[in-house]
Amino acid sequence: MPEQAVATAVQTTGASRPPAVLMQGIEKRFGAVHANRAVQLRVDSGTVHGIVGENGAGKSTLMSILYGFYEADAGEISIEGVPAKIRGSREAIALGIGMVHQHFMLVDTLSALDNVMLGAEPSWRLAAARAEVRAKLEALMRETGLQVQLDALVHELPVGERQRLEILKALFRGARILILDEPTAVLTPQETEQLFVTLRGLRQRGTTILLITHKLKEIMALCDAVTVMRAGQVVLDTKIADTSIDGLAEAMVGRRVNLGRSGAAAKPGAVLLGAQGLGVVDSLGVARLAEVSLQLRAGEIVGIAGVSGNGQSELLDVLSGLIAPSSGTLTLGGQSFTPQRWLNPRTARALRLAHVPEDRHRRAMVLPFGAWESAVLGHQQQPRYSRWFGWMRQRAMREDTALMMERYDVRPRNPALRSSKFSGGNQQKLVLAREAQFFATEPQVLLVGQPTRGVDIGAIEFIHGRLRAMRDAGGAVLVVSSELDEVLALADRVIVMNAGRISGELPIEQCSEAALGRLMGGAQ
Ligand SMILES: Nc1ncnc2c1ncn2[C@@H]1O[C@H](COP(=O)(O)OP(=O)(O)OP(=O)(O)O)[C@@H](O)[C@H]1O
Repeated sequence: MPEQAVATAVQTTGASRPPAVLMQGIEKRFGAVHANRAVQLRVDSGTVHGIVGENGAGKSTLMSILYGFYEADAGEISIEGVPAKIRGSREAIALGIGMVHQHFMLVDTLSALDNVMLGAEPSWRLAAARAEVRAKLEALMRETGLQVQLDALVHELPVGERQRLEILKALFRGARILILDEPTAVLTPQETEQLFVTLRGLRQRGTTILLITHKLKEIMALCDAVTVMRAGQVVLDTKIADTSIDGLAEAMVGRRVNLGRSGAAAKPGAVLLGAQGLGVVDSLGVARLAEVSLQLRAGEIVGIAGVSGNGQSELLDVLSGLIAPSSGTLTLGGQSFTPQRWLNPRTARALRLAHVPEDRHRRAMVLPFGAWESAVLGHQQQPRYSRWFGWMRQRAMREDTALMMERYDVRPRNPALRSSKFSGGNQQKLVLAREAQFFATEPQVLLVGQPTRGVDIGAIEFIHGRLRAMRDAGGAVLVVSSELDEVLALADRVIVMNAGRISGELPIEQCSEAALGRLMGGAQ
């Protein structure tokens, strides 16, 4: 019987199908870093399989090997029961494997349709194939519910729609096995819900899904089985029914983790930052921020809750001096600022305001730089680092970076490694270490956007502890987070934003998910 017929016979008789993915004895080293050690992964066909682990545990490396982006140093892979050598993404695609990366691989200036066609068709066929591809995509959209405006340019699409396009593209190329790397990190709660509906639908159609995420709630809600990695190895492989959030957390970190509230209540003191009537109008004349007034006091953490895109990013940009508002005033360190003469990041630093931006790749570090350069970014003018005529004291920078890495448990502890080579969570720890180290000299104001996006739960516990310590040392901390759980765990009072305005403010004792949810939806 031909192979195809055997496979069909096995499926229709319901006999056990070979696993969609079987990886055995996978080894991968990057210099001194042993990123994957004797990894074994078995993913049953037509299931959603979670992969979790601390930052740097080796999850992305393993998936990159499966997608042919890296070659394993040793080990075997079989796809749907057939041994495979996957030497590049083309071979992966030919085997029915698709991957949606954390940072999308789309061309912003092309339409959604052209992005799907790119690389999939020989160029001479482009014009002729257009109508055919469009028809196929429309059918696929109807079948899967993955709605995308095919003629819109990618940069015009909201993040959730770009992600749908990536999934659609993978399915169009015949993916039966879909790898999703932290798909919900950039999504709003509504988009996340919608994605889950889609993924459940795909599973129903027989697609196998591999899901990397730090959100254990999502693993419990969506997956059939989960593999936990630690330090390059698999430490737990279990059906979802046989585990719990606490069980997974403990397997990941090797100890119990507490992500709830802890420590004493805040004792707010003097106002360290005051903003009055802030407004931002974008280049199209749309008001992004309107009449926002707030005060940050010494010794408190203020949380900003809201669905992403409701003015939180603009608020952080204005308060940190990255952009000037169209209206409003700001008082900081005894100085007043107006739109005509607004704060700039350099003055902000001189007035002891530290800022951990939301978008760490674009704003917080320079990816091709060594970690030691990213770790002093913005502070390179300090006498400790600069000599005459702009010469840098590299030794001091490297030594300080090593200390920051030690204190914030940044792995690997290598100041010379390029910033881009660190896993996402470790990049975040490095940025926070930089801002905190500078902050520790004289606590004032710390603005943090999405403090733990892409960060593992052990590190979340650690980062939350550091933010509380800064508050207890007399700092005023503003935390903007799209994770309600995070706001509830950290804040002493919560300001809710909707459509660029403050829709309400509650002390933490009065915050329930329902009350915040109402304000996030715009109720006053
Ligand atoms: N191209 C590379 N060169 C050098 N080291 C690398 C490279 N890619 C990954 N690493 C290292 O390999 C280890 C595993 O990284 P990997 O990205 O697989 O972790 P991860 O579990 O996906 O982490 P995160 O949850 O933070 O994304 C880390 O120590 C990382 O710094």
